[in-house]
Amino acid sequence: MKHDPALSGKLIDGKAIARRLTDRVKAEAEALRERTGKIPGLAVVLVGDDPASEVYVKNKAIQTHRAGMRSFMHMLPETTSQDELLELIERLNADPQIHGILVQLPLPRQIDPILVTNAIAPHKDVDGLGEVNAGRLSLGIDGLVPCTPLGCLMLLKETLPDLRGLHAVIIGASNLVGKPMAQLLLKEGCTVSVGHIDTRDPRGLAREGDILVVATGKNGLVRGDWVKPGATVIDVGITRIALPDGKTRLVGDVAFDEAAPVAGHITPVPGGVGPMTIACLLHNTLQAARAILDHASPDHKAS
Ligand SMILES: NC(=O)C1=CN([C@@H]2O[C@H](COP(=O)(O)OP(=O)(O)OC[C@H]3O[C@@H](n4cnc5c(N)ncnc54)[C@H](OP(=O)(O)O)[C@@H]3O)[C@@H](O)[C@H]2O)C=CC1
Ligand SMILES: Nc1nc(=O)c2c([nH]1)NC[C@@H]1CN(c3ccc(C(=O)N[C@@H](CCC(=O)O)C(=O)O)cc3)C=[N+]21
Ligand SMILES: [Mg+2]
Repeated sequence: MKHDPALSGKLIDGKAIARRLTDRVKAEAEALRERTGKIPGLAVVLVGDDPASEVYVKNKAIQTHRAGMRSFMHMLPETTSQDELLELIERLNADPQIHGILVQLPLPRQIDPILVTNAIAPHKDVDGLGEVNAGRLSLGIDGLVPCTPLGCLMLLKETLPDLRGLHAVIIGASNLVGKPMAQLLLKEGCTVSVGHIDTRDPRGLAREGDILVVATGKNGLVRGDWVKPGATVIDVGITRIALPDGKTRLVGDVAFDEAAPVAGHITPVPGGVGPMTIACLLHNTLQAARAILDHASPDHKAS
């Protein structure tokens, strides 16, 4: 169905758009290296084994290398204590080779995700989840913007000539995706609605969206009759499902075969939001490295 020629004009090609962004980041990372002699470094921390996080880790390592950056992986056991994780973050905050730090979510239940994301130095918080960057986003001040919503916004801007005045409906209200997505679309002039688990009529709400962004982690939640005809649909969900032949496949939160004929434009899974998240992470790591290396101020001097 995804390769149906009737749908090909509707598909938003996240993979191609991400490749263009990554190529720009690579060129700028090279220029930074010529100016400063330093290579942007990204530290990624994964505690335990969330399946969506494993997909992210694998693709991130490949793309980080492609963009001419260094990646430092820290894989910790499921039983890691909060104090152990906080100690690691302190070391990464102090390490001059590291310009960006990302802690993969969700974390095991013994660890408070807010405490952990707030422990990352704000100028290294490339996922933009700490209170400083989240606060800046909500106040409309420049800062590090969460990678997935930033990538979704780039896809929307590539697809639609003008976002102003459109009704954007977001299903899912997490700190990682739904809430920062709402802030970004509000800043773009959309009228924004956010649905979540307690929303009484999520289908009725979704059907009002000129833009529909779905980030719930419930595969196939959004059926064809949840989509306003002609709407632009952005599917953030990533679930790995087992097939009868023993292989696995990635699926989103939108029932693609039903939604695609109704939508004006739609992202596939895979090949939609996922590659954009990674490209935006590299973009944010470059921004963070530049802020540290180009205009090092006493509180975040590199070495
Ligand atoms: N492609 C990519 O780059 C990325 C993909 N993901 C994927 O996106 C999905 C969402 O991630 P994340 O935001 O972290 O997940 P969370 O579990 O943190 O949040 C899910 C949100 O969806 C809401 N929700 C859950 N079920 C329903 C429902 N039936 N109807 C309406 N709302 C519902 C929850 O409501 P409530 O708040 O009330 O519980 C919550 O707000 C996951 O599949 C994740 O793997 C995440 C990040 C990046
Ligand atoms: N702090 C934090 N930030 C995140 O952004 C974050 C996280 N934690 N935890 C896990 C989720 C999941 N996530 C993905 C990113 C890219 C792909 C990705 O590359 N997807 C490819 C997969 C291609 C393939 O391998 O088949 C695609 O959709 O085309 C998937 C999933 C980021 N997340
Ligand atoms: Mg939840």
